Formats: sequence, C-alpha cells, structure tokens
Amino acid sequence: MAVLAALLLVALVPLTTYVFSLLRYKSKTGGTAPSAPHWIALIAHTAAFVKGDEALARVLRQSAIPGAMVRFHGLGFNFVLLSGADFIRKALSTHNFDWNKVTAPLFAHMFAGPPHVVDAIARDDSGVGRKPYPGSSVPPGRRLLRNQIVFFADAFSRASIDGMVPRFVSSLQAWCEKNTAIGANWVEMDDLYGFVREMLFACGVESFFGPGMLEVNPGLAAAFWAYDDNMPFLAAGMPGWMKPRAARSRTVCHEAMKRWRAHAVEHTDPKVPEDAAWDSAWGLGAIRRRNKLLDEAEGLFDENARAAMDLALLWTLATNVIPASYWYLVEVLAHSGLADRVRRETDKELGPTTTTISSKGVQENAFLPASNLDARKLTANPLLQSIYAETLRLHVATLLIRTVKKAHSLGAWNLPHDESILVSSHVEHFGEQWDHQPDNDSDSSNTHDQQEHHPATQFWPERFLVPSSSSADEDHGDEKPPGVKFKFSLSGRQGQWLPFGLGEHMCPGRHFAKQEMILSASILLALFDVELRAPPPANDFARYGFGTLGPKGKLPFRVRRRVGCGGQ
Ligand code: HEM
Repeated sequence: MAVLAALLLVALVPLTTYVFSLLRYKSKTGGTAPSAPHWIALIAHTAAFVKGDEALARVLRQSAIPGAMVRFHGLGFNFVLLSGADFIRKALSTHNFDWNKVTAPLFAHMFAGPPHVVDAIARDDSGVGRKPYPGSSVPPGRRLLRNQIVFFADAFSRASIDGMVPRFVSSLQAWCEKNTAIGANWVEMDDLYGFVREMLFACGVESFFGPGMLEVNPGLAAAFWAYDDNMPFLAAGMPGWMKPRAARSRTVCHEAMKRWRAHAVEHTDPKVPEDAAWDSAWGLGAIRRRNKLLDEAEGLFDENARAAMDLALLWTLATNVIPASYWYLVEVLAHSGLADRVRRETDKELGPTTTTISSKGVQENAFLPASNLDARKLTANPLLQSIYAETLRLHVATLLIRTVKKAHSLGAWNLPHDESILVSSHVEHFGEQWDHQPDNDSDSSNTHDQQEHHPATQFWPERFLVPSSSSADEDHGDEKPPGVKFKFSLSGRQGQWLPFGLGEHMCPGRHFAKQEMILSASILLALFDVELRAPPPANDFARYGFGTLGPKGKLPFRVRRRVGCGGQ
C-alpha cells in the first residue's frame, strides 16, 4: 500500500506540474512569458534542447503562439520564444538587444577565437550604431561589433558585389568547362550535394578571398566541409576529447587561414589603390582594408585572432548559401517541367546559350556569354526570384538569439533586463499565413495554379508571384493567362519570411547569396541536363538553428553536357 501511495505521489507531481504549466501557458496574455507546458520543473525542456534537431524544431513549433511569448527552460538555459510577424518586426527593429553575449562564446567554440578577444566581444556593449549605445564606456578601438558593421558595409557595397558576381560567374563557367568527366553522354553520380558543394565552394572562395586562398590551401574544400559537418558539436562548446575529429577539423581550417594571411601579406602590392574594390592578394578590397580596423583594436588581434576572424568569414560565406543553392536545384529538378521553365526564363533574360565547336568539329560546350552576362537582370526575373524565396522558406531553420540590454515591453508583454530571446525562422515559415487556399473568384488574374490549394509544407514555385498592373513588371512566362503580368513580391512578408534574420544583424551577404543561388542553378541548367534518380531527401535537422539545413542522405543523379541547345 505504501509503495502504491509513493508511486501515486511520484506520478502526481509531474502531472500537477504539467497541468499547471499548461493552464498558465494557455491563459496568459501579457506580463512575463509563461513556460511552455512541461512535466518536471527543474528539467523542463532540457531533453529537446540537448537533443536539438527535429525534437527541438517540433517543440518550438508546437508551443509558439503568434503575438505572444513562451518560455523554454531547463538545465543551464532559459529562453523566451517570440512568434508572429508584427511581434518579431517590433522586437528586432529596436536597439534594445545585445548580440555579443551570445556570439562571444561562439567565436571561441566555432572559430577558435582566443580568450582575450572573446572577452572583449562579450564586454562590447556599445552596439552597432555610429554613436555608442547610451551608457557604454567601451573605447573606440574596442567597438568590435561596430567595426564588423563598417567592414560589412564595405564588403557588400554595390561596387564590391558588382565585382564579386562576375568573378563568381567566370569561376563557375571555368569549373564547368574544366569538368571533362561530364560529356555528351549521361554520367551517373551518387551525390548531388557533394557535386554542388565541390563546385560552389571554389567559386565563392575565389571571388571573395582571391586565388591565393586555394593556391596555398589546395585541400581546403574537403577540410572545410569536414569542419562544417562538425559545427553543431563545436558550437555547443563540448570538450575536444569527446570528439577529437571535430576539434582537429577546426584546427586544420584555422591553420589554413594563417597560411592564406601570410601569403596575402607577402604578396601585398602597395600600388593597389587604398580604395580599390579588388586586390588580388587579399581578394575583396574590403578584406585588405579591414586590417586597418583590426590594427586599431589596441593590440587585440594577434595572428590567432585574425585567423579566427578569417575563418568566421569563410564559414559565413559558404555554410548557408551552398546548401541553399543545392536545394534550389533540387526543387527545380523535382518539380515537373520547372527546369525547362527556368531555362526559358534564363534565355529570355540573357539570350540563348551558345555552342562551342572544337577544332575537331566536335560540339564541346554550351556557354552563356560570360563577358556580358547581366547578373542583375537575371536575378530580377520574377519566377527565378520566387523559386529562391520559396526554397529558403522551406530549407532554412535559423534561430536568432539575443539578450535584452534594456528592460522594455512589447505590447502587453514584458522583457526584463538580461532575458534571452529566440526567434525561429522555421516556426514562422510554416505558419498558416503561408497556406494558399484556392482562389476561385472570377478575376482574370487568377491562374489555374492559384485555384489550387498549396499548403505551407509544400514547395510551390509561384508562392511569391503576385499579379501586377505595371508594364515595368516582367511577365512570368508560361502557365499564366496571356497579357497578365506577374511580379515577385515580399510585400507584407516582413517578419514572416526570415531566412536572413531581421534588424541590425540581418545577413549582410543576402544580396550576394541571392545572386549565387539563382546564377548557379541557371548556369548549370543552361550547360547541363541533370536528372534526379531518386526522390529528393528530407531536410536534415542536425543543423537546426544554424541556417540552411542539409539533406538527409545522398541524392543520386545523372548529368550530361547539353549540346545543340540555343544560339549559333
Ligand atoms: C542562403 C544563404 C544565407 C543565409 C540563409 C544566411 C543567413 C544569415 C542569418 C539568419 C544571419 C543573422 C543571424 C542573426 O541575426 O543572429 C546571417 C548573418 C551573417 N551572414 Fe548570412 N546567410 C546567407 C548567406 C551569406 C553569405 C553568402 C555571406 C557572405 C559572406 C553571409 C555573411 C553573413 C555575415 C558576415 C553575418 C553576420 C552579421 C553580423 O555580424 O551582424 N551570409 N546570415
């Protein structure tokens, strides 16, 4: 009997905790955030946060309430999840959050940043604005977040991107041309992701860091992907002995950055103008100019710290956009007829592809005219942009994490000082606002496609196309009533569509990322026939929170060079 009573008691405590947390969660409409329902007070949501991946994605999606706050806590963590477009827009447009408290330890764990720099990042409460945040006493040389923003503005200025994109395209075309393993006959391959990774890593790195990076580090691509695959473990700050391979992969990449920097210093050409957009030793002129910002940081940036900064930059350059470009291609290939529509749109924007005839009279290649490829025109194409936005909606799962610098309220809700907040792009990207219901009114702008149901969970290439009355807007090609124009639009989606985050730390590389995704798919499809040999894999949630998700498993495909297509 006593045992039964004890068992009942043991069962009753978690049950009571659950019921109370559920009632509070359901009934609270303001004040501080209530906990998401849980069974054991101390442990609460620990299992989902430790496990990460799908378990975390599920618990956040199930518990999020648009326009409200929900708390997740457990052993060693306590976060408040914000959800709903208005709420997120209001929250992230203020300067009341710190980013550095979250990123400082990550700089050590992910990039081997030395402790003295980690400490300086954590202490930098001066914000990103030209003027330091009120009350901050950080000296100008230690305004590390501000310096980053200054560097990003330079690296991603229009002049810089206008140089970067043609370099990227030339590299991509050269890669396609060099790849003699692919001829006019089908070649079977077992891993489309591996193929895209190999192709785009080299092109992105060369267009950003210059040719020196891969010259002094010929094995960097393989080393980088091994490191990137270990990122969830490294970011968690677990001791290296628990997974020596992970720590080693970081060291290999860190050493590679040192080699590149030594090479760049040695090959610096003093005749390159200070304000040049490109410097063959350093890559982007902005990367060379950043040295000055680092020099002025009161001796903080020694060789190790600079290698960590360079590694962080390399990682942000490759880690998200390459899987995103893979998914773009997969979605296009998996969706019946879409690859041909993409080809037609590419031809429309750039003119038809041309065919090269070798000296032996063999049709060898089909190339877009590299010299006058108008990347801006291509990436302004409505359908290609809509596919890009829809791809990111389905395959990016970023967690934006901030700490509250100054207590404030959001509507009826309070955010006390030092509260940690979370915004999940994945939660926002699958809400009911994305569910397209059949639109059966008789308006002539409706298309056959718009009269169908397109649930939020499914890829719909036209989700971001809206009818347009302006003749300046391009029509979107086939499958639309003649005469009706469509344009790409993110209007009304601010706070709902969040692949690049929002606010002061919104991704500065987003314009380049968009061009890379659209250009790589368009060029690849113009030059090659590609066929998937299996259904597309699911998202792999192992990287939940880091940005673009990878694929779960390999995707076999076959590929051949397109011959006789287009021009001449
Ligand atoms: C599809 C591709 C990409 C996605 C989904 C993506 C996503 C993001 C997100 C969500 C953030 C903000 C994180 C936060 O607010 O906490 C971010 C920041 C950043 N991204 Fe991207 N990104 C992409 C491509 C790129 C590229 C190509 C670059 C080029 C170098 C880049 C450079 C950066 C940098 C430097 C930051 C840090 C900004 C800061 O310190 O304020 N990203 N990215």
